[in-house]
Amino acid sequence: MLQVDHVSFSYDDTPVLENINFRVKKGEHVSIIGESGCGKSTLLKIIYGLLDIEVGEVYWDETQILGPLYNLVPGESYIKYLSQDFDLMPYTTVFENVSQYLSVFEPEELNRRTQELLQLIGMTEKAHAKVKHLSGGQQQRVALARVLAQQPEILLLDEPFSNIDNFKKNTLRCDLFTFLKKEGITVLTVTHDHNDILPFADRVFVLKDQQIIAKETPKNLYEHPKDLYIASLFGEANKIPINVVKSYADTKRRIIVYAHEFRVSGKSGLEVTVNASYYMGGHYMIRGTYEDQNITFHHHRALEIGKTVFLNVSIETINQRLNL
Ligand SMILES: Nc1ncnc2c1ncn2[C@@H]1O[C@H](COP(=O)(O)OP(=O)(O)OP(=O)(O)O)[C@@H](O)[C@H]1O
Repeated sequence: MLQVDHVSFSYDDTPVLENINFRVKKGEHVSIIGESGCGKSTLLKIIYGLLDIEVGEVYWDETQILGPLYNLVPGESYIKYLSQDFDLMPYTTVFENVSQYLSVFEPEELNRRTQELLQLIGMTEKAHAKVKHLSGGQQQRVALARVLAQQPEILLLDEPFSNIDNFKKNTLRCDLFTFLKKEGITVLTVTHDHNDILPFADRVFVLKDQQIIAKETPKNLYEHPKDLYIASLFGEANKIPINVVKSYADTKRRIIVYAHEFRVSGKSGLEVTVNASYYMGGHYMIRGTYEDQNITFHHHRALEIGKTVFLNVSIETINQRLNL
C-alpha cells in the first residue's frame, strides 16, 4: 500500500501542497486532477523521492520514500516515474530501449516480453528503428514500454498520452490500463483528459488550493460534483437555480448542469440570450447569458445571435444532482 501522511511542500517560500493524506491499495488506479499549476506533478515527484518534503512521510508498504537529501539516486526498483522527459537512449533501437532492463541470460523470455510490450504500445513494426528518428508521440510510447519492462509495483504517470494523437490514444489507453490491472500494478496518473479517468480510474483525487478536496470514484465525482471547479474538470458546466428550469420546484437550491444536459424548449425554462455558436462536429456549443450569468449549452444546430431560447433539464438529472 502507498501511504502519504501529512505531506506539505513549498518551492522556496511558495506553498504548493498542504497536509496531503491518502492511501492507495495495491493494484488500485488513482487519477490526480486539478487546474494547471495546482501541484499534481509536484505530488508525483514527492512520491518518487525527487523532492525533499518539510513535513510528512511517504511509505510504500514498510519502506519510507525519502528525498534527495537522504537518497541521492531516486527511484527504487519497485517504483517508476514516467515524466515528460522520456529518458531514452536515442542512438539505439526501439527494441534495445525496451529490452535494456530484461535479463540477457533468458533470451527467449527477453524476446517474448519485449514483443509483448511493443505490441501493447503499437510499435512492433518500428522495433528496429533508432529512437532519435521517431516522432514525439512514438518516443512517448517507447518510454512507456521501457518503464513497464522494469516491472514496477507502482507506476507514476504524468500526462502519459500528451504527445499521442487521438487515433492512437484511444487504443493505447484502453490496452495500457487493462494491462496494468492484469499485472496488478498500482498506478497514479496525472491527467487533464477526462477520457483517461472516467472509464479506467478506481478513484480520483482532486487538487485545489494546495489540498485534496475530493477522493471519489469517477462515477460519483461526475454525477454529484460538489462544485463548479470539479464539474469543469469534466467539461463545460453551469450552476443554475432549480426552480427556473422546473417551475413547480419550491426551492432556490442551485444545481450543476453540464452543457450537454440542457434541452432547448419552446417557452418555459431558463431564459437565455444567445451570444455565440461554435461548431464542434457532433453538435454546436452555444454561449449565452441568463440574467448576468454566462451559460454554455449544446444544441444540434447554430442559433442566431441575440435570439432568446428556453432551456430545460430532465427530472432524472435534477434528481441525480440532488442525490435523490
Ligand atoms: N522547480 C520549481 N521551482 C519553483 N516553482 C515551481 C517548480 N516547479 C513547479 N513550480 C510551481 O509550483 C506550482 C505547482 O507546479 P506543478 O508542476 O506541480 O503543477 P501541475 O498541477 O502539475 O501543473 P500542470 O497541470 O500545468 O502541469 C506551480 O505554480 C509551478 O509554477
